[in-house]
Amino acid sequence: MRSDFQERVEKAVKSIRTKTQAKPKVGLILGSGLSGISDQLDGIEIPYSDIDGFPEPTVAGHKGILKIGEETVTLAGRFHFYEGWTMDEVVLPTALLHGLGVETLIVTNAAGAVNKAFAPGNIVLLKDHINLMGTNPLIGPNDAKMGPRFPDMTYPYDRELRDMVKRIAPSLLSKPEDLKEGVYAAFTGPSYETPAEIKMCRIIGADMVGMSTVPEVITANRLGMKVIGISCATNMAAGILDQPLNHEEVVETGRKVQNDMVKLIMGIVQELNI
Ligand SMILES: O=P(O)(O)O[C@@H]1C[C@H](O)[C@@H](CO)O1
Ligand code: HPA
Repeated sequence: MRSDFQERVEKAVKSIRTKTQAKPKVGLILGSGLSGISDQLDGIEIPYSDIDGFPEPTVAGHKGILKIGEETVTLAGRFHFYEGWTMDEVVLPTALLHGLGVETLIVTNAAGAVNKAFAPGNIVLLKDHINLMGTNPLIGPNDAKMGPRFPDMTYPYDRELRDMVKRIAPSLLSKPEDLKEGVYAAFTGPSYETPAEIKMCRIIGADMVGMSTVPEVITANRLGMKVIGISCATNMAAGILDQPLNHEEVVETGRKVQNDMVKLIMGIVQELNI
């Protein structure tokens, strides 16, 4: 992180504060094809172009709108490392949520299923992750105000919150068996993985593979936020089926799963706000 990162976060928080004083405790970052989830949540919409220092997403399925209400603040659109953003930019939304007072981060993504027992359309609650991005958002000078130099990552996805999600999910999902639990491995992308890389992922214990989330979760842990991670399995990872992968399919499957994701997320938000 650059030494002016905190300043950048404060400027972004200030832009939001000119429009609302709401202090929701739950923040959401929405993955590819999942932007529509924010339509179901209350709040005012602020385009990223109105947030000081915020870039514009360049990837299809990422709208670039922040929606903030009394219960939730949602970022429909994330910044990926492969778009050419710096790691500071990749984790700026996470730090902004923290700056707005968020205590629990729900991070969602579209991802490929490495675990052959999973299927496209499954909703996968993350229990851990493997960072294969070859970098870390915390590299750089350490600002002690933002957290420790060496943050603990033993419980990256909060255990009690995972138990809560598993308790409420069966009554919320159209097919309760669609909920799985697993480990997410992150590459930088933007090329999808090769079949050999997916075989390696399976050997090292990954169930899902994607190109995001891990920098956000590292940053959230460092800032002391609790994290719930949810992947939408949009496709079987490379080489499992004898067919190529494409982003259109990813976005399309994400959209199909949105209804169930909305129900699950509304249920989680309700539990968190009790
Ligand atoms: O933002 P997420 O992680 O949901 O997006 C996934 C990873 C790539 O950005 C893209 C590949 O299809 O979807
Ligand atoms: O198979 C995948 N690999 C990496 N990222 C992804 N995002 C959706 N599907 C995938």
